[in-house]
Amino acid sequence: MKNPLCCLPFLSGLKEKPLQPNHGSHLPEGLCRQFSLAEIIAATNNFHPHLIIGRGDFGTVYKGTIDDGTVVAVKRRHSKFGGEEFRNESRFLCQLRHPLLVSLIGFCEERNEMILVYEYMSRGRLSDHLYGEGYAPLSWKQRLQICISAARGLHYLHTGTKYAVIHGNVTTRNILLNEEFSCKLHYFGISKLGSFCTSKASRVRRESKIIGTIGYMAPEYAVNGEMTEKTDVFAFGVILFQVLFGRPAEDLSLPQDLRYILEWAKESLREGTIYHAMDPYLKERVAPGCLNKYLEIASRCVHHDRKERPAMGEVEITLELALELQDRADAEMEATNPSTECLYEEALFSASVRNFSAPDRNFAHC
Ligand SMILES: Nc1ncnc2c1ncn2[C@@H]1O[C@H](COP(=O)(O)OP(=O)(O)OP(=O)(O)O)[C@@H](O)[C@H]1O
Repeated sequence: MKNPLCCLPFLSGLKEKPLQPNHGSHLPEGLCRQFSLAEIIAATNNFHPHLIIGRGDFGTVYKGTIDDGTVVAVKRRHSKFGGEEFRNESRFLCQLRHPLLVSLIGFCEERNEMILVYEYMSRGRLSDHLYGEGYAPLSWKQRLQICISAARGLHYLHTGTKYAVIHGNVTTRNILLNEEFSCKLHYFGISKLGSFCTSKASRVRRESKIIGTIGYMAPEYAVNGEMTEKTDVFAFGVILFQVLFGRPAEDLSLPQDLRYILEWAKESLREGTIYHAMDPYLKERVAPGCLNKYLEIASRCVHHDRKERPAMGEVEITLELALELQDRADAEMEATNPSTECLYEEALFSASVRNFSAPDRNFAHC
């Protein structure tokens, strides 16, 4: 079966009757609002340049207003490419409803236009807050909360629907933040359906060329296109290091041996220089017990053998424990020194580095 999404519905909440195709649309009827182009033009003041939020690989995103004043993000495909990604995204998102996923409000396909309308996430991408210019640093607890929510969102995708959903492009660019700095998962352009949720782990092979983001690809995916829930876990492990180090997964400005974050992580764990690698803003602010737990789970997520990587549920629970350890240490510190900021001395860490995966540098730009 080339495209398993054709056999919708796959979500547990939906009634199991065959869905009829919507006239003029690739989406099943009744799952998603269909906007007319006139409505989109009205919402974006005719795609006014002042309303552009940003540009991605396949589309330009505008801030828009619909109906009774609801603010939305409107993504307009800006080239002849990306049609398959737009379709895949809308097929998945119109059936997935969860507080930790950016909601798809509707779509528009008219006169060669392909447009998706999303819930508006006012603070944009996590990547910008970690290493973009001009952003105030996120506190360690904010970072932990974001990681916990993102892990929970992925856990839902892997286990909460009738068929597992493999996100396939888990990156800091695809985690968006709202006004309260709560995060949601974004972008389902290359997602795949996995196996029936009660059966064993999914195994999907990408038949065409490998699509993904350099620096986040699990070795088995980069080598032979094998996608499982554990490829998402691997990418999430990369994110955990990014959150701690405050740097991109691939940084071309660095020397070759430090270009990929996992090489940097491995090196700094082996040499005991983790504090040197950390985002300078976080130095002394992370309690050693919390950091140890965090490094332990991050290291397990990027294990080269996918069977050794934890499931997202375990990742979520371990991160919650890390947050608890931080809270406890802060409370103890505050009790002894009520008037000063909680600052911690450097400690040694035991996180295993032996089984870190080789970075996907050999597959860069494939
Ligand atoms: N729902 C949304 N609410 C607010 N801003 C959004 C929303 N979706 C996207 N954006 C913003 O629009 C810009 C482009 O996002 P988009 O997802 O299209 O591309 P991207 O993040 O560059 O990734 P890619 O390279 O995968 O296309 C980003 O700055 C992003 O923060």
